[in-house]
Amino acid sequence: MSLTAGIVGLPNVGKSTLFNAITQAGALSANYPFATIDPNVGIVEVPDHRLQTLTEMVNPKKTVPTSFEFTDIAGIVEGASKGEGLGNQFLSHIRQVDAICHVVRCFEDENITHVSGHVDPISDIETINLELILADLETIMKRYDKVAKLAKQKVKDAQYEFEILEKLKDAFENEKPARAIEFTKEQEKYVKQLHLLTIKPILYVANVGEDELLDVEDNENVQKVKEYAANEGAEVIVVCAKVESEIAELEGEEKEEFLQELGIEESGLDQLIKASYNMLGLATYFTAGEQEVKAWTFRKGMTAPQAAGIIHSDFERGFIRAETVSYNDLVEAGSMAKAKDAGNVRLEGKEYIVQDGDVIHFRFNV
Ligand SMILES: Nc1ncnc2c1ncn2[C@@H]1O[C@H](COP(=O)(O)OP(=O)(O)OP(=O)(O)O)[C@@H](O)[C@H]1O
Repeated sequence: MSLTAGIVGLPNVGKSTLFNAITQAGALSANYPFATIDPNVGIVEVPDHRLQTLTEMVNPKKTVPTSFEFTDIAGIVEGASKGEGLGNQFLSHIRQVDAICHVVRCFEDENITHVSGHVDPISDIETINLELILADLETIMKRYDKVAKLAKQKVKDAQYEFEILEKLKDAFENEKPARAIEFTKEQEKYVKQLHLLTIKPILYVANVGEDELLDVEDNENVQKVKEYAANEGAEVIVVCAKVESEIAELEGEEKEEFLQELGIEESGLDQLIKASYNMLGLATYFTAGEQEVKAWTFRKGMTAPQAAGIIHSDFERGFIRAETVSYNDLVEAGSMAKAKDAGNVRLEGKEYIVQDGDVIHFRFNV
């Protein structure tokens, strides 16, 4: 399932440092040897403690985590929507990603120039968001006048379309993103095909200084970003990109020890991966056999045959049933055989909606 989150931010806020941590982490994991082939794409493992537990239970030859993709998007400057700087290229890159991770500078360092002269996270966020809103306004205005004319002539579909465009125009003119508007399910379908930038889910990455990592609650800049994000219903991850690049060079026990020394439980990068995964409505199911225990990414809401199709199209085409046990039930039982005895392994059919943490054995026939 290759959905990707794009990393954006003003110049000099720490994007490259964070992206390097991502590629470094990806390069370390044996499962993705080609992770750094495309210089703008970094592939990382999705951290999931359940995989470890299943491995201990099943003792397979191989354990394979699922992965997630980040795309590095070149710096934006004010005026991008008018094609300034690398503006047009920037916007077209954002158009191709499924979600946005917006890096915001919260660290103070006199030696590192800030584009507007001083650290001001909200002004930084607004600068980028405004460029995206202006680009979206331009997109809808290409249709607006034509649709308005047809709506006046009482053409039925045009009236429907006009109502939506009017809502969007109003929001954009008030500097609000499309994601802040509530649409009906039917309207959502129409909005989707407009390919707007501000409809994409977003999360903010507050990049703090190394010394500030431990008391982020007292960090004024971080609090400002949190307040701003809360108004949008968006999430904030606090990282120190510089430290992340050091953590990314470590694995296993070494990494655990370093995190302990820093006094943090989970690396910022791991938090970012999980949050990005959730933001895209992704979840994980597992297959667990003697050969291999493997995590698979699926989109929440997928039926069992659709989820089976992620492994192989034959699994979907010839789907018979999904022998399913939830991760919690399996762990409680202690083994697949015991879970079966306890009646916790269900035979699910074509209509079954796969749940996060399901451990599944697909039966199929082609
Ligand atoms: N959390 C941090 N604390 C201190 N310094 C940092 C932090 N994050 C990044 N830096 C430093 O800030 C400078 C700019 O970082 P970086 O090159 O990653 O920014 P960028 O957003 O990629 O910039 P550009 O878009 O111009 O390429 C670098 O010198 C980097 O080491």
